[in-house]
Amino acid sequence: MAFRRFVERFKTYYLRATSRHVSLSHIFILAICLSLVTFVILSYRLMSLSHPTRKANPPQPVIKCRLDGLNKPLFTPKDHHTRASVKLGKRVLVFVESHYTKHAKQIMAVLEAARFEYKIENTGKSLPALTHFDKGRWSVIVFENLEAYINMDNWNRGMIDKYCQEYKVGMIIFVHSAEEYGIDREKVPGFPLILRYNMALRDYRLNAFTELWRITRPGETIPGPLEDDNWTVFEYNHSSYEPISYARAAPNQFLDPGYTIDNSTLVAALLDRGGLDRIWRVYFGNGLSFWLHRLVFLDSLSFLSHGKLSLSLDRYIQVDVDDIFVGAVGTRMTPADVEAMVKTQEKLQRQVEGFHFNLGFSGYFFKRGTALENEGDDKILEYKNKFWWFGHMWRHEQAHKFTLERLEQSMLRNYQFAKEHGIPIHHQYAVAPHHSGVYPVHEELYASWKNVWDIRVSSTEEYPKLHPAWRRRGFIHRGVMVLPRQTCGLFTHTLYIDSYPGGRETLDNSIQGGDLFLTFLYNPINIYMTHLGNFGNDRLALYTFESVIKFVQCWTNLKLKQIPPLEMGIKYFEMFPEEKDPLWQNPCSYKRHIEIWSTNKTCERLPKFLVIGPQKTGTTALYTFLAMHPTIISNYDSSETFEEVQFFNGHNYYKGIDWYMKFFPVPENVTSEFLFEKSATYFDNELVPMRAHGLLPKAKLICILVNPAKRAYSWYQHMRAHQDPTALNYTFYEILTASETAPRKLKDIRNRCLNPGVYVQHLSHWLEYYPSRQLFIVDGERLKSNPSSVMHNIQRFLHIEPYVDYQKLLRYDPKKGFYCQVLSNDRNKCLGRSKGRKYPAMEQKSQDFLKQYYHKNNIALSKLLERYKYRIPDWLQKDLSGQD
Ligand SMILES: Nc1ncnc2c1ncn2[C@@H]1O[C@H](COP(=O)(O)OS(=O)(=O)O)[C@@H](OP(=O)(O)O)[C@H]1O
Repeated sequence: MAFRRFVERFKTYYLRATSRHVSLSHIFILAICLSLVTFVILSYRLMSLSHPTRKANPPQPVIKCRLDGLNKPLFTPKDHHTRASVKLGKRVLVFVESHYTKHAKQIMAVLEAARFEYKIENTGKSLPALTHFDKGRWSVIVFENLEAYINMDNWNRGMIDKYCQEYKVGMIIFVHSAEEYGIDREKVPGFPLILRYNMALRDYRLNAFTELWRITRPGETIPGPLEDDNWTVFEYNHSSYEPISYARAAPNQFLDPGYTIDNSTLVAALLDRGGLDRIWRVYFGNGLSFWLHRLVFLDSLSFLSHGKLSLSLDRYIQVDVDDIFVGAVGTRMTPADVEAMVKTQEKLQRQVEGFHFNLGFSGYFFKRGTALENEGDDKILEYKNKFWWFGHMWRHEQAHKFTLERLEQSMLRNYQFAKEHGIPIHHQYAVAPHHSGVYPVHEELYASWKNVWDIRVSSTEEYPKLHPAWRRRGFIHRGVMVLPRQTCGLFTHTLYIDSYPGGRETLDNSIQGGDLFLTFLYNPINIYMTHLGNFGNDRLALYTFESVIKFVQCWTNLKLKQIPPLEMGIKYFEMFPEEKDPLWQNPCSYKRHIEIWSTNKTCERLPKFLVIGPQKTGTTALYTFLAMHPTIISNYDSSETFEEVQFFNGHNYYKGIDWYMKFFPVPENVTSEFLFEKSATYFDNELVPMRAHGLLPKAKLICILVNPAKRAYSWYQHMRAHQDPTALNYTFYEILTASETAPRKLKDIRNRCLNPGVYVQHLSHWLEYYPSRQLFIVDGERLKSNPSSVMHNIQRFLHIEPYVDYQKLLRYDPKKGFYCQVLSNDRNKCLGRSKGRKYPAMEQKSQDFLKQYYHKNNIALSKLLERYKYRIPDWLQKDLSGQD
């Protein structure tokens, strides 16, 4: 109708226009009409371009596996444990030429992805300690490059070899082709081994009969040429050597034209069974770019470490469909797509024990597609009991944009939708639409999850960061176990294989040994994210998971299974208990995090500098003096710990950064105003440097050092003043000299009294995280005797304006015996009675004990300070020269 009316109007205007009685307004209306028609035609063209017509036959998996149907390993996967592992630490020592070479990075990436602890050492430098008491610290030694091992300084090489022999520790050595043109064959000095360089290889297969195989399932051949043409192959004539893999030569750019290719079997990975010098070695004739070598590398680590570095064979899998019912019209699922999904699920259930697609729904979008897509929605509900479900927000809203009340309303609405349609929702699992609110944490999301759905498990790609994917980890916050979540390469816009970014080959490569395959390999728990559109259209999710699961089962002995999310969460943190504690990072250090962090929150509400302690060194005086500066703003007082927030050291850390930020005002002028806090217990707490650096990597730090003996005594007096029963019951000397057999409370108080004063240890720890230019050290004795000079230096360190002359603000108060704030000509404001206490002088025997106790540490401290070009405090100079 509307169209007909439009044509009639157009006719009239056209006739008028051609009858020459045309007004300007008529021409104007005609122009608008023409533009409208053009716009409609163009939009239609564009829409049809962005939604290619559905194909009758979506792509089918193409993985070919010779061992297809044989759902068990050819050989029982080896458990490499032996008695030798008892004496070994669970760590890898890696020798590299530089941290930045491609090969070094690949080795580190695999070790990190597999969560193996490692240490990187540059060859040519001194060796790290190899043993700790009677234990070997390293369970495998890796050389990025054979040359580095062969040319190692004789003494170091001797030490390493001896270590490997004594502790039965194996080596993994990568052999790279010689770069100089012309060298194509070389003998390895000292070994009956010849290297042939710059080979191109084809038809790669593994030797099924070595003892190496645990994860790797030998039996298949990779047909055709491999990617690189700079492989090294091994030739040998000794029974100690055993091939790990076989290949044939392929044509190579380095060969002269006309050269006939040798058709013999070549060996590109080799096991030395220790028959020559009692050292077991695995040689790789290339780096780790070749996907299969990553499997072989993992199995070599397991084998050579006597099972110390073995990954479990169990892989728990969950495929989330993140947005059921949410999808643009024309891209949603039809009934046929739902049928296909159910069929694939049934197929996968035969390969993956307990497999179910896990559907996250937003009820608002139910039946908002074409007629056929709406039937698809009905079909999903018809099969609702075949799937697992989890609830989203009603309208798929981004959590970080909403208040608690709005989030609860939205979730409740979706909850009711589930009830109305009988959707089973008992898994206590949720993910947040658009990744929002899980990390960086939006506390309101966690609270509403708890209140509405009683959520206990979630997953995110964003912790600690999206990239690199192999560094993603989990954490627990407010009782919700947040697990790392993996990407399978399918996004809301990847609907058709032909338009897959990079083409079909990219997806297939990811499945066949690339990123997706490796994600299965490294992670014992895999939660994948997919979208509604990946199950409609070309059904790329079905294609991808059918293919990758087949590929994984073809090449590995991994056992794939699925368990309910809650069980999976518990399992995850049983495997990785060290991940339970979150490490809060600065949301503003990472663009993606800023985008999913509430616009009401700002990193400007975080301190620019911290006074870190230690306790009883004058931190309150410094805090008070700093707060007198017009552009320095201290935190608000805490109800529990007065002026100290104590966020990074204790249970407060688990309250999250929203809690921390509430202690600071939003600065009126971000550039000129400096927020800060002081918590004297930060200095000697082991976790604080890492945590502080995580959240405040650019912050400046101020610490105060006084003679550690005086500090210990002041602390003891402080404990007595606070009526600590142990401090009241024992003399200072008794506490200092408490032996290991003393009552626990006495030992505790002894440690708390003495440990903070081992300054060198704590400072080194801080300097592992922060560069020394960010740390300022105050001489605590100067702070007492000449505070205005200290404040002068601190202002310079902070680069703060305006400059304040503290000589005018502070005055010595003879009654207090300390400098105090000037209030008027005759009135000062001093710190309270608990600061600058009066107590008897320390007994000589305690002084002697402490002098002796701290002597070595103080020497080390002065060396550390010199190394970092800090001024040596007066008290330390005196102490070391014996004057104190
Ligand atoms: N201006 C001024 N006024 C008062 N006290 C001063 C001042 N400057 C430094 N000091 C010394 O500070 C010691 C208390 O240290 P802290 O404030 O770091 O103690 S606490 O850790 O916060 O409890 C306190 O220790 P005690 O003398 O043992 O009480 C003082 O020696």
